[in-house]
Amino acid sequence: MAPISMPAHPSDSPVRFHAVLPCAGTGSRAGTEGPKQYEPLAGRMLVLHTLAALAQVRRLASLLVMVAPDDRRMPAGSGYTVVACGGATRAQTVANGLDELHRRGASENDWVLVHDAARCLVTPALVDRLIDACADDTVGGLLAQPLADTLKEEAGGRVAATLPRQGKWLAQTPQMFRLGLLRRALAEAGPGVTDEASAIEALGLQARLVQGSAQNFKVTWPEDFALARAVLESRTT
Ligand SMILES: Nc1ccn([C@@H]2O[C@H](COP(=O)(O)OP(=O)(O)OP(=O)(O)O)[C@@H](O)[C@H]2O)c(=O)n1
Ligand SMILES: C[C@](O)(CO)[C@H](O)COP(=O)(O)O
Repeated sequence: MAPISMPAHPSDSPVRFHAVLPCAGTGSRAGTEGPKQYEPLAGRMLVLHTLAALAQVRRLASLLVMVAPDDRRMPAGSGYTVVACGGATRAQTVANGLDELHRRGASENDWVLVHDAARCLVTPALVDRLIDACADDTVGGLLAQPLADTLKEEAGGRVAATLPRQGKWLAQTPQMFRLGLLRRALAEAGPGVTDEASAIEALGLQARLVQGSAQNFKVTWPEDFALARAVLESRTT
């Protein structure tokens, strides 16, 4: 993978694919002492599993990891660049990372794959599936998983309604859009959007849904660590 300082990129050159990793969260739901992305898991820090998977995607030209401004825990490594530009929300962290990518020479037309540091079970094959499905798309898209369970709406701890689950998907990452479009979408959507596709939707565009995997879950709750560990260990045996 090329170093992140990019040479000038003529506008008629082929577009490149970059990955940016929001890694500035506190992991408040995970029940860990520090941010969940630095927890030891199957032999190394959680986020290093995520980076190891992305490092195997041959089409990625660069990989930028956005950490919190006061974060000293993220180890430096070859193949990725760490920038301390995390924001108060995930959307702000991503927007700051995209600005940094732009400053470092990425072109408006380049594709950016935004991937949660906390989704440490992503595989190179899943990322390649997303790129294959979206590289010729006019908008871009995201990995997602069709809902497997019956969907309930709650009111005061009781079921208020059962919602139709047909056509409902759970958004995953990576989510892949052109750098220029995504910067504009996030600037207009503001800090509250919880994924890139929602910002794109707010512009009136429809992101492509690409089948992800149940294994590509986001480590969020205390019990997710054991599950993630089991999956990682199953892959090495
Ligand atoms: N201000 C923030 C908030 C989140 N993230 C990142 O966004 C990803 C997905 O967010 P989530 O799972 O919600 O992580 P946290 O915000 O850390 O967790 P919680 O909501 O439980 O506090 C994570 O890789 C997290 O580090 C980020 O970069 N900047
Ligand atoms: C982007 C995301 O992973 C899609 O499912 C998710 O929305 C990020 O988590 P958060 O809890 O909303 O920060």
